[in-house]
Amino acid sequence: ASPALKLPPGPPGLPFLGNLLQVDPLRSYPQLLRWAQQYGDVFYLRLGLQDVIVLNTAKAADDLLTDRSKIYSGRVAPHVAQDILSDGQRVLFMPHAREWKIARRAMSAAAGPAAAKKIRPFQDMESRTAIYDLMCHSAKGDEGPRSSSTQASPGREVPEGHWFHLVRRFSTTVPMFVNYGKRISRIVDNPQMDMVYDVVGNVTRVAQPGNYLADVVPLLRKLPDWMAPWRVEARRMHEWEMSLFGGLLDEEKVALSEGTVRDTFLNTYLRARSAAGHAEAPGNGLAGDTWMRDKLLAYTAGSLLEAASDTTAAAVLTFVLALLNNPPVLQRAREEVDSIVGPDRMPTFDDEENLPYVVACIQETLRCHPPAITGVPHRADEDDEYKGYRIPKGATVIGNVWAIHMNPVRYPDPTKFIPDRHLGGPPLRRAGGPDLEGRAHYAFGFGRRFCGGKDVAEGSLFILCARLLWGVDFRAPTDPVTGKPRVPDFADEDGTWSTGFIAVPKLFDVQFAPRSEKYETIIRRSFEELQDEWRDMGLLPDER
Ligand code: HEM
Repeated sequence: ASPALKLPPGPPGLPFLGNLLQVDPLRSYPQLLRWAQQYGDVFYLRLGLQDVIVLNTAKAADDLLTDRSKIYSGRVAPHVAQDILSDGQRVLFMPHAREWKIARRAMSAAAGPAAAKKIRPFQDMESRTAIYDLMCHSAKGDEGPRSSSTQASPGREVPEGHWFHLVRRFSTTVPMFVNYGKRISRIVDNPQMDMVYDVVGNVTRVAQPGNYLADVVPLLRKLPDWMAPWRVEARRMHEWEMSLFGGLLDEEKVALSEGTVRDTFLNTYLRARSAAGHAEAPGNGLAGDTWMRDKLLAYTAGSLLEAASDTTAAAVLTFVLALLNNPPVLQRAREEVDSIVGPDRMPTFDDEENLPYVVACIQETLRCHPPAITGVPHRADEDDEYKGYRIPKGATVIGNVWAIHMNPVRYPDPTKFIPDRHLGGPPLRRAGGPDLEGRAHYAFGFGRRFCGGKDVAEGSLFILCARLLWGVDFRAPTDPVTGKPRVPDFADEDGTWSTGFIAVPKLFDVQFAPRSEKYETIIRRSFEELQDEWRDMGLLPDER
């Protein structure tokens, strides 16, 4: 692009700081939406020294992030979070280069569309545990006052007694199995699972723009350690992360040395790497330009674990919140399940194609309040031109998912939860995939960086949500003062939604109960039978 071209329009900023003070780094999407409404397809921001290009329509995002993915698939890595905390090995922040391609290929083999089909039996089993847990939750008196008075530790903002914790267990046990061939069998006392959420919370905080001066002033990176306490601190956090990711890799190596052969990410990878002559490959980056060394491998599995956990949990919680906010939708979804499945058996994956309204409710959940609500920003690796404007090399490029989803042309009445909008079109209309035409939503991102586990995520969401609708009644507790159900308002961004990288509803209480004795019997019996199935698979049975 010619340097004579103008940058896209955008809000005027201050000298040096640019627009820094106009964007709340903890909740940027409302402001990014307002600017999208003002400036249209594309606008420009400067955050300190960083150029930022924001793409606000599906067309603009597709044009650049997908059609020109060759140059729009990098990341602007936050220095402290990637170079120090992650020792350069976190896949989500990696530049569009060789290491990322190798890591990404391995993740696709473990969690891509073909692998997702093989994971379904496990998701089926785990969802039986999860609906049993949810069904029993209120009966044990764990909701309401007790859960809100249970204090969570600073990193554990979800108390163990709360139903959010049950959803987290389900969301995290799936990638645990995919990666390491193990499961989370308890609903309390899961230090490893809690640590996954602590690690996600911590890296999100460290990566937050504005938290470290060294992210924006490269000169500071040259300071010696004694003048750079942030570096010392971030290195310590790296060791802490490695106690999880590296510890899990070590466990897998021990299992392998004892003869355990299983079709899971690390086990398969280590065997193949060994066969290629790299049985031992300590250190960072690649061995022989093709194989991930230990630390990159530990972080790649770890990246998958963290990319899968909070996002899937957020989607399930959002689904419940959306349906409680829209009782007629809940009723219709239930009627669909009742008419197709009936009361004598649980829904299965085979029912999916006959439950279009349930699927549409899930799609609409991801549209109406996507977990990664501002997406994950890409980077322009070359100078480029779009619509006569200059896109500078090195710019952060944001596919403004929230603005795309709130666009009234693409989605009439965009703030309303209307699953019907996903019905009736060609089948693609319902797919959240990377195809350009007729995508239901952009919750899984763009182009070559598109979510590496979309099919696994959709599998988890379908089987849990369908079974919940089928057998478990869920309702908001009655407010003793007003006598009305106490449901957080879906549209109240500050009141209802947490801040940060993943938009999760703040804690809210729900009463769960079996829909009838018949459902209770089926769910209970299924849970009891499951225990032998876990043992047959060599996995830990549920401890309750
Ligand atoms: C509802 C659940 C999920 C949502 C909303 C979601 C969303 C996303 C988004 C927005 C991105 C970034 C895309 C971009 O840069 O344009 C992403 C990346 C990724 N996701 Fe997901 N995801 C979900 C579940 C999962 C699951 C279950 C897995 C694995 C089993 C997974 C694995 C990944 C990986 C590995 C990446 C990194 C891609 C890269 O940087 O190259 N995700 N996801």
